Amino acid sequence: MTDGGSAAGGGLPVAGSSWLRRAAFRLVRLDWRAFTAMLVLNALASAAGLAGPWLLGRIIDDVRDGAGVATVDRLALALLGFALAQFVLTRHAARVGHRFGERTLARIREEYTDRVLALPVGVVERAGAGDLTMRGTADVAAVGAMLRGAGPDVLIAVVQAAFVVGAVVTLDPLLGGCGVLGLAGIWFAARWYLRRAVPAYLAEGAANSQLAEQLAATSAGARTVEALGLGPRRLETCQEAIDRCRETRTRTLSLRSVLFPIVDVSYAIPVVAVLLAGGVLLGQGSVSLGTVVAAALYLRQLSQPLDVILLNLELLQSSAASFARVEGAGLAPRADRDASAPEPADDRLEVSGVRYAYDDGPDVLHGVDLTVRPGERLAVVGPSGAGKTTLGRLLAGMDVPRSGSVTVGRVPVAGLDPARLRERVMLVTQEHHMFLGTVRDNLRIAAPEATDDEFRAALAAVGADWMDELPDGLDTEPGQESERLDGAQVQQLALARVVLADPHTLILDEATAMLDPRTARRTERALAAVLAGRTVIAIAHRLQTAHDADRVAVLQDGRLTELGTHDELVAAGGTYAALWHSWHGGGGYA
Ligand SMILES: Nc1ncnc2c1ncn2[C@@H]1O[C@H](COP(=O)(O)OP(=O)(O)OP(=O)(O)O)[C@@H](O)[C@H]1O
Repeated sequence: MTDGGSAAGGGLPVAGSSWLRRAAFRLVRLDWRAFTAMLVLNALASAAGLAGPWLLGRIIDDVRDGAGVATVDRLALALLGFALAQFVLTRHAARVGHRFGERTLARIREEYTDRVLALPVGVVERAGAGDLTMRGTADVAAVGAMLRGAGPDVLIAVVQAAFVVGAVVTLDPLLGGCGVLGLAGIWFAARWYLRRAVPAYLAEGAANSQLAEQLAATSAGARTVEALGLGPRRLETCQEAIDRCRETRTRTLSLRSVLFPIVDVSYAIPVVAVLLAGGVLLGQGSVSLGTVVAAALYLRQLSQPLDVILLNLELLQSSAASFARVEGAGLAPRADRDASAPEPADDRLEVSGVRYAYDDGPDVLHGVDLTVRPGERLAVVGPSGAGKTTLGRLLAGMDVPRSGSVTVGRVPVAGLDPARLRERVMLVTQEHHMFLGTVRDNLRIAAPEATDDEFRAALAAVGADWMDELPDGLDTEPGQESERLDGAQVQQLALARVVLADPHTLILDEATAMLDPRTARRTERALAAVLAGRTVIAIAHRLQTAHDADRVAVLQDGRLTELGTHDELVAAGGTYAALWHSWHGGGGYA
């Protein structure tokens, strides 16, 4: 793990130790009153706990010096009083601690959600639903478990241990020194464990995410897997992910199986050291029996907070790894959307000197310049892999160019906040999505303020006449089994969203190319209604689209090689003309 953070492949980064420290301090600062109260109450509870062994030592020494029952009763009563005070203070400290934990967890959850929502679409796509979900659920839950339990418990234990060590050293520095030296074994065992545990738990978290990713991808693409007979391959991949989970889990378990036996044996060492040294000092008459007993009891008492610390080390380690993954979302590049960005001057889309590369890969666009005139229909054609879809995503503000600019009315499209961008430019693809919720919820995404009448008008505009047959109208939840919508209906719903958002420019990634003919016909009718009166940039997989367009842009190997009307390009006799002739002659077009 680096200091700032690290990312694996296209995945989200993982925060480094310095980032985590800063994040933890920031969270504590935000609720510093509760945090301080927790510390003070725990310190008081620990101080009350120290009275027990000291009073017992006093009882022994006083009885040896011939004190009567009354003295013992008085000391025993004091012992009970301190035990009660410790109980009350500990409970109160735990309550304050839990409240602090819950509030902090809520902050972490909210920040994670905000950060994920601020990620550029491209980053979200490449990170994968499995990783994002895992971080937002299992990882946040692990951090929550730490804040609710392990965190406060360890904090209390550290305060207690510090007080106990302080007390034993104050009681008799020589005896205290022997006891502290006896703790060295635990110290070395804990260091050995911690060094190995952090990478081991990070590897375990990554393996769990990978497994979730594979399972999510397999279930999401179940039909494709079945149709193409990919079952055995998917099983093999999932099996590999499961094996990796098992390996990483075995590693963390084996680390614990070394740590705990060593620690159990090590607890006896400081007590034995104090008793041996105490025997010698007692013989010399430099300490009393009560002091030796009190020191031995203190060191015995030390095993309790140390146990809490060590037992929770695993949880602390795994939750630190989880926290690093949750915080990692803050290290990913943000979609620099700015609500205060200037209003675009007009509807002109301008692509200027655009270069783009996916992650750390080579450039797939090499300096593209293009101006789209308001109201025109521009078809973008070119061989498979030429960069058409990439250009479409840049025009829609879904990705940001590596260099150069994509602007609408002289304002970078990717800088506009989603609500304003949606009013200007929208991308329509074949991937349509049905969100959980009612038909109204699905439409409201595009126009939060629209009325039911406007929703119905938008559905009517795209020919969604099936709407009238839905049992609860706009309140129907199409996700339910009985109300499942077919591909064309979901596509119509997506197009109704476009009507509601009413953008001046549509980028069409050949929305009907891969649909079955019946669905395509219905969708095309709906699409025609949506396209009317707008600027349209069609990423054309069929040359008929190019033929019908006002202008055609030819993209080859990430470069714009030809631009003009269909007739001009055919007359020019270049690549487009060759494509056109071969398609027209029945040769087809990718
Ligand atoms: N998510 C991605 N990660 C990495 N490389 C990508 C990604 N998407 C596309 N590419 C690469 O970028 C280049 C341009 O791809 P793009 O999909 O934009 O081409 P295209 O012209 O739309 O192709 P097609 O007609 O097949 O859809 C190709 O070399 C492709 O392999």
